[in-house]
Amino acid sequence: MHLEYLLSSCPFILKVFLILCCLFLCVLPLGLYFKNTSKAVNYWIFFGTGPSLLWNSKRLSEWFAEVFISLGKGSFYIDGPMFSKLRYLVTCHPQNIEYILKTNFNNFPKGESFREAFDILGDGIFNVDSDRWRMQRKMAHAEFASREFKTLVSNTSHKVVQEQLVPLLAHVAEQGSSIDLQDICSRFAFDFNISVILGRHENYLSIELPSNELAAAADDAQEALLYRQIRPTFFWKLLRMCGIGEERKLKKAHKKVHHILEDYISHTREDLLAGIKTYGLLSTYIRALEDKTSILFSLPKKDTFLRDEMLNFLIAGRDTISSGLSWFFWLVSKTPAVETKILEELIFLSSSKDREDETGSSIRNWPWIFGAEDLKGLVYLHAALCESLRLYPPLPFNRKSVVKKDQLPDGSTVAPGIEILLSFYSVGRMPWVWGEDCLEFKPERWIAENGKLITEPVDKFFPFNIGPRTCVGKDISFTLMKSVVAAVLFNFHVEVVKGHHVCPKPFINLHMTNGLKVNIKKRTI
Ligand code: HEM
Repeated sequence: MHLEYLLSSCPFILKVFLILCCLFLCVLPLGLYFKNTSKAVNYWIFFGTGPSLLWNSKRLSEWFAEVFISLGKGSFYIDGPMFSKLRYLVTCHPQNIEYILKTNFNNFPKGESFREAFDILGDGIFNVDSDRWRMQRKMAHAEFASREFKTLVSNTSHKVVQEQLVPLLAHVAEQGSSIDLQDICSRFAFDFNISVILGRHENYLSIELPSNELAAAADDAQEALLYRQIRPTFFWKLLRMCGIGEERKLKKAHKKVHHILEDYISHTREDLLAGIKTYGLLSTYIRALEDKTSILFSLPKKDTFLRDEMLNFLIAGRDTISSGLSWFFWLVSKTPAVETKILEELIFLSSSKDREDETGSSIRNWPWIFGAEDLKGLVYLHAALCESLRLYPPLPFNRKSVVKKDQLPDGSTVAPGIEILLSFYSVGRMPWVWGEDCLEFKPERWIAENGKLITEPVDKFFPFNIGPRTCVGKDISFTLMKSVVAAVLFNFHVEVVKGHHVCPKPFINLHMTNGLKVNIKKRTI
């Protein structure tokens, strides 16, 4: 009755309704055809995998792992709405990953859509392919592997731990208040990176927990970049064109980051000209760009390159380290047996360095800070860090494009236009890859019967990537994380605040949505 009234009183609405019905009936066969030809999971007629993708956009890592488990296989396709070009192959199949990252590396560059989505990275190492990437990689690899840089890393991590991290935690312990350990790890990684990359000292990790323009702008940019990953390209491009929403925030952050880095570059140049002693990657790169024998000498737009490359190093080193440490502390706090074993190893190491008083009893100063070199040989600590990275890889995905049509080892086919998402997060959670106990935090799986570390299983452990684009910061990451973990666990009890809910924040870096609220107490051993 109501509908009749509505239709008779609004003939225009009726007409629109009838036209829409006709359109729907005409397009329906096409929609059904797309549905039948698509191999995508959770395919909705007309909308592709879009609705499931949107529904799970805040928990993509976990959703992917669930889909792999429910399908019982290591790859699936995602299709965008009908007529859209959006198509992904998501895989956690170790042989596929090895094939893409190593065996047929040249067929799977980052590609133009990655470059477009991550335009803030400019021509930095993360964002380039082919010969340009090879040149930047050669330079970065040589620098990261140099003795000077490794010494700078060891000294700087010791200094930041001793002079900033431990005094701050001692202060929190004294106050008896709780603190967000994820924030502390992020501040630690920021100060460390600013020091070894830009050669400057920042005090972002200090009792006052100050704000920092560069750190805040980098956070804003990351947040906004996340939206670009989960929204259709046309949508974020439209927002960018109109200068609204997340895109507006990104533009502001982009400008700020560039401005601050350009300042750092000009100050370092001035210091070099004035003959002031400098350290860090920035000054090494400035010198290399002016050195006729260097591979970087022929590069055009030298300052733009410097800015982009330093930004890439900063982003590469900060969020990965802070994520790796935060998940590690959380896992250890939930697994007291692991904490006990780490402490036993540290006590053994420290007892070889104890001083003795006049009665012959050993004296151990508080706080006790271990040297980075001493920590290198610790088997259990290394195993626990690998185990934590297996379950919570700081970069949960890697994204690749396709140059030529190819078939992956598990039979999945990929062709130009499709994007591949390598789900490192899921690899660690597949029983058919890591065994039925794959969800358990078990450092023992990394230790052989003779007590030695099992050589890293390169065929199923990907947190640092594998192949030609393996992380150049892998060694320094272990140095850094061991220094922090040893100092924190040896000198403090870390206890997650009761009722604090920990869950992964979506995409790019695997942070915790609500941080990691902990209580800190002084520990004397
Ligand atoms: C736990 C810590 C870390 C993890 C898990 C990690 C992981 C990764 C991964 C997965 C990639 C490949 C990314 C891609 O291809 O898109 C990568 C690349 C890279 N990482 Fe790390 N990273 C860590 C720490 C660091 C640190 C501390 C630095 C240096 C300050 C660093 C520097 C780099 C660079 C420069 C690349 C680019 C390599 C290339 O494209 O050739 N990383 N890292």
